[in-house]
Amino acid sequence: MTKSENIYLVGLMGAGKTTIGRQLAKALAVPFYDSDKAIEERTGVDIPTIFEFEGEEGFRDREQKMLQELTKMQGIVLATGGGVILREENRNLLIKNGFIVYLQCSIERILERTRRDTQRPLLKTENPRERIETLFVQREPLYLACADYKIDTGIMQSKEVVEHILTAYRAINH
Ligand SMILES: Nc1ncnc2c1ncn2[C@@H]1O[C@H](COP(=O)(O)OP(=O)(O)OP(=O)(O)O)[C@@H](O)[C@H]1O
Ligand SMILES: O=C(O)C1=C[C@@H](O)[C@@H](O)[C@H](O)C1
Ligand SMILES: [Mg+2]
Repeated sequence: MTKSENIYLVGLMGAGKTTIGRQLAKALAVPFYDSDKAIEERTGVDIPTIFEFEGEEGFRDREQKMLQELTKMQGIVLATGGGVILREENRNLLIKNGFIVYLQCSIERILERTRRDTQRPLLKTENPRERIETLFVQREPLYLACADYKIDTGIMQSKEVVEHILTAYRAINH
């Protein structure tokens, strides 16, 4: 990876952005950033707490500010938050500054992977399946509109996903 290039991972909760991002950065020997983690470090509280006190819009404002900072960096792998593509300015920042990989994943798999998790406030609902279906319908067109490359993470081990992304990334960068 040259200094002016970045890889940005987008996709729904549980699609594997954090897991795959970490492995991808290691393979490329570049720094890895996770937008959710950066927001937690900045505020000193976890994401559910931000949602509790500031609501989703408060969290989105913090997320947008963090993305403005992170997209100024060069030569990084970034795992974005699942909802980062909801704001147009965020989408434009991502498109302008990096190679965007959409980690696609079936609703079934997402439910399996997030079942025991307490860190995803949007899934704290009576019917998580319905919530994920709604998010999927709302967001899939936005992820696709941004993506330079998409890959299904529900049917492969993360190591294999990383290899595919590296191949696609190298093909466009020669
Ligand atoms: N390709 C894969 N195969 C099997 N399990 C996976 C794969 N990718 C991720 N997982 C598992 O799924 C869970 C969710 O993954 P991860 O936290 O990376 O998702 P995320 O996209 O970062 O979610 P969020 O948007 O909520 O931060 C983890 O337990 C992880 O180990
Ligand atoms: O899909 C979403 O809207 C979210 C996903 C997570 O990465 C966090 O950014 C937060 O829980 C919201
Ligand atoms: Mg994550």
